[in-house]
Amino acid sequence: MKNLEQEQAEQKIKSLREKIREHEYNYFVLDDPRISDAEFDQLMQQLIKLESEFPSLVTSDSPTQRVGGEVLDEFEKVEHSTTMLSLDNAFNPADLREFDQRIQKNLTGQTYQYVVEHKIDGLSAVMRYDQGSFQLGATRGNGEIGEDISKNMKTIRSLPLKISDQASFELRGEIYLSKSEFARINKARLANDEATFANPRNAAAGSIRQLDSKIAANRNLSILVYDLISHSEKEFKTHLEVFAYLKNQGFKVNWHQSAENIEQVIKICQQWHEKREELDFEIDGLVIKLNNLADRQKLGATARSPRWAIAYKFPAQQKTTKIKDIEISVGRTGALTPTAVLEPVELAGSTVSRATLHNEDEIERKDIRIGDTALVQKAGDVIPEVVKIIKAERTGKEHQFIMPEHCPVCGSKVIRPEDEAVTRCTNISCPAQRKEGILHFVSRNAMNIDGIGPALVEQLLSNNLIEDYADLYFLKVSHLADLERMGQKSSQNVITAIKDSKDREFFRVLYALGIRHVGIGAARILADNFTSIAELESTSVEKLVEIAEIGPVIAESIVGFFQERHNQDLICRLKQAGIKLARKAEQSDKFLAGYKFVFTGSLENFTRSEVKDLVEKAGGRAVSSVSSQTDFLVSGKNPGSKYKQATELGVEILTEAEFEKLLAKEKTVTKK
Ligand SMILES: NC(=O)c1ccc[n+]([C@@H]2O[C@H](COP(=O)([O-])OP(=O)(O)OC[C@H]3O[C@@H](n4cnc5c(N)ncnc54)[C@H](O)[C@@H]3O)[C@@H](O)[C@H]2O)c1
Ligand SMILES: [Zn+2]
Repeated sequence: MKNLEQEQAEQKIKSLREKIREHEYNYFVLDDPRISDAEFDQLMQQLIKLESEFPSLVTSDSPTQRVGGEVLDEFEKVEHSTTMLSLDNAFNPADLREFDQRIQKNLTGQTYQYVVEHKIDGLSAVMRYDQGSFQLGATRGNGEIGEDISKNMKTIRSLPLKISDQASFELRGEIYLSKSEFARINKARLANDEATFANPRNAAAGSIRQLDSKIAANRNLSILVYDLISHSEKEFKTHLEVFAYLKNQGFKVNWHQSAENIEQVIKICQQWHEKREELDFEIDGLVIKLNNLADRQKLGATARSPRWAIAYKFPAQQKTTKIKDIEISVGRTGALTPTAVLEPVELAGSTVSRATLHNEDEIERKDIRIGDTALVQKAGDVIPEVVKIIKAERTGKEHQFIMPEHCPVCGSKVIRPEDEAVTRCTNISCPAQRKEGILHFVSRNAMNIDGIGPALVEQLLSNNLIEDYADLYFLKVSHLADLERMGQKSSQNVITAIKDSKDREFFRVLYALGIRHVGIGAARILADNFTSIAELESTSVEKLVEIAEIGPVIAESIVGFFQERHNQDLICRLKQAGIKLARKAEQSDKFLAGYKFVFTGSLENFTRSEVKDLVEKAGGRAVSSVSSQTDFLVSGKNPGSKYKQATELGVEILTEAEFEKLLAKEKTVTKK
């Protein structure tokens, strides 16, 4: 029995190792992964678990016993003075607590402190300095031997080439690409019919290993440093001291925060789940390190990773899955949007079974076929999308998608204007468009009418109870109660919800109308600049584009909307129904009314969406750029260029603490 188990384990271990080695090659050598990092980590965890159950099967060449990666022949080889290791992973608070238990056991009776840092999704590099100048830069390679990338590293503007310290020392950091550079590079590659990079890490690795350093220079790489390996003259006691020294020498140091215990660490990890979206670079987790350097010595390392540090990984945002079908949905503007129907996968904490494919061009550019295996991504609030197709997984059974010539809902002919990427249904009374328009009207950010979903809207339309959203306000309980699945009680609730929506804020009403290109942001701006629909109706394109945030496309769309007879009739009926089509008089608790806020840097206690809500609740506005109209700049840690602009324009600058006082009305405001 035991033997059989052992035999099965041996087989499984063998196949896992083969798979892992192949994926490591695709990832580290080709910079072209075929599975997501999360899926790779899972394979590794399976192997670790099996090997710990059957320790006799562990071999020194197992991927669990060494650092993944290889050295390319194209570069000079560099022998590392200290092995460059990988990091152990934690995926949840329990893993972190277990890590802490191990530390506690090793440092019996001692107190200790942690430092938490961003885990930047880039590639690690080691740098040597001597006599005040940059001497050498190298990749991690296989941990023992790396590649000399000094020439390319010199193109990184944030890396100082001259410093004041004349001693000889070695440090480590992460080379990475900002999100904006990553997007720019992938866009250019798509346009040139080149394969896109799956993530900023692969793009950074591909860029730093260019033989032509002009290419590397064009990629605008950055670097953040986080460790000192050796120093010929100085002795440091803690990691925090090291950071202070590196910062003082002009290095861009990684974000870090100290924590007294593991519960504090867990709290910091949870805060960054949400806040990660605000950074202009990708982090795939946080790294937790012991602060005391002598303690690190005491703990040492395994063949693969130090015992004094761990990487906490965020839930996966990317995974591979099958595209079962491509369906068309018709939106409220008549746009036909192709949507991939996926084999369901767990992504960023929810199950994803559909991904938008945007339009026909996108499908062609990415060469997406029905039956393909795809890397899909869901980041933050954005709709899931297909990052790339794994062409190596094709079997030949995949088939091309063809855009239909007729609207799948109403059967009318569809058109695709020559200079547009979008195909549209030509029927203005297409039921799909009407349905989507009504669903938009009742949605949370618009009129926020509870209890009206797709099924009910469909019933209302097909029973001729309504034709558009204005008709909702003329419905009676008796109309609804007769419908299938609608009792007296739920009908009453729906009617009450409709009635309650009559005094929504003006900007929500503007947004609800469904004017093309007017999203919630533009609606807020319009509501700030116009007091009523009547005023907006009589404005011109010229007047509208005078507003800084309104461009010609939005302006044309607004004016066009109000010229349409059908829309004039809609507004008329909304008015009859008693909807407030104007701004409300300012209320007294809106103590920040008229004040404009800009935020910069990272805040300790709030996310960006929280501060925006708080300011707006008090009647103020949070805007994205500094101008002479700005009243306050709230500056967190590591403020950006906005800080300088604000100083130049004489805008009042608040710290996070001062901002909190302002909200608590412990600090008074006076308009400039
Ligand atoms: N998708 C695939 O097919 C595939 C294949 C192989 C590896 N991978 C991925 O590559 C990674 C494994 O590589 P790894 O060995 O580099 O391990 P790792 O990414 O789990 O952790 C170690 C690395 O973290 C980086 N790092 C970032 N911020 C840091 C900080 N503040 N302090 C210290 N280090 C920091 C360093 O580059 C370091 O080498 C995993 O994320 C894995 O999922 C994916
Ligand atoms: Zn149609």
